Amino acid sequence: MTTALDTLTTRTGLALRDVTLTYPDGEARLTALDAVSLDVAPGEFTAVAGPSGSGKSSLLAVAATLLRPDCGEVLIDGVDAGALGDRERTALRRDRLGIVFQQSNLLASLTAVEQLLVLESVRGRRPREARRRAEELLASVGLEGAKQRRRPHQLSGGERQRVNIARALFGEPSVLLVDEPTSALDHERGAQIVTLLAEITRAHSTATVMVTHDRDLLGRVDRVLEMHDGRLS
Ligand SMILES: Nc1ncnc2c1ncn2[C@@H]1O[C@H](COP(=O)(O)OP(=O)(O)OP(=O)(O)O)[C@@H](O)[C@H]1O
Repeated sequence: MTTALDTLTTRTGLALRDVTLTYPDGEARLTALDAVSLDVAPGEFTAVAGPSGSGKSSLLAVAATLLRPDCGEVLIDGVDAGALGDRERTALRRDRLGIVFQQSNLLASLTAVEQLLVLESVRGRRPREARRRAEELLASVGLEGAKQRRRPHQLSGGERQRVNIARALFGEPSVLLVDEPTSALDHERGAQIVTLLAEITRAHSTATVMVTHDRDLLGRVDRVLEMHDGRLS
C-alpha cells in the first residue's frame, strides 16, 4: 500500500496552524495552547521563550506529535500528522523528527556510540555503515575517540547532551525539537550547546525549535518567539 509518507520527498519543515490544546482541570479544562500558529523553515533556528507554565513544553509535545491537539493542524514536511493513523504517525516521527529532551535520557549501560546504534534495528542500515555514521555524528558534535566508547556516567553533563543531540540527528530529521537543552549546564557549556545547535541547523538544514527560559542564550538563534498563557507572539 502506498501512503502519504512513502511519496514524501520535499522538506518544508514544521507548521502549526491554529493549534489549541487543553488539559482536564477538575470540572473544567485548562487551555495550554491557544490558537497557536508557527512556521519554521528548513535551516531556520527558532527559540520559544516564556515563563514557567506558559505552554512551551506543550507546544513541543504537540509539534513532536506526542500529544494530539484539540483542534488545529500540525504539518511535518507538509504532512498533516492529525490525518495519519497511529502507525503512520509513529513512522513520521521516526523518519522526520529529532527530539532532544530536557534531561539526557540515555541508557546507563550503553556507550555513546551504542546509544545511536540502538536505534538502528528500526532503520535497516548495514551495521558497519551505521557504526561509521554514528561515529561521524558524535565527532561532529565534539565527541571523539575514546569518549565515544564511554557510558553516560563517564561523561560530563554537556557531553551527555551532545550524545543526545547526535542521537536525535541519527535519523536525518527534517525537524529538530529541543526542550531546555541547557537546564543542567553552566552558562558557558549552555552557550556551547546553543552554538552547536545553530551550526547543526545550518549543516543539516533542520527546522529547529528550541524551548528555553534562559534569555542569555538567545544570541545565536534566528528568531525568538514569546509564549504567554498559551499564546505565541
Ligand atoms: N498533563 C497535564 N495535565 C494538566 N495540566 C497540565 C499538564 N501538563 C501541563 N499542564 C498545564 O498546562 C500549562 C502549560 O504547561 P507547560 O508544561 O506546557 O508549560 P511550560 O512553559 O513548558 O512550563 P515550564 O517552563 O515550567 O516547563 C501549565 O498551566 C501546566 O500546569
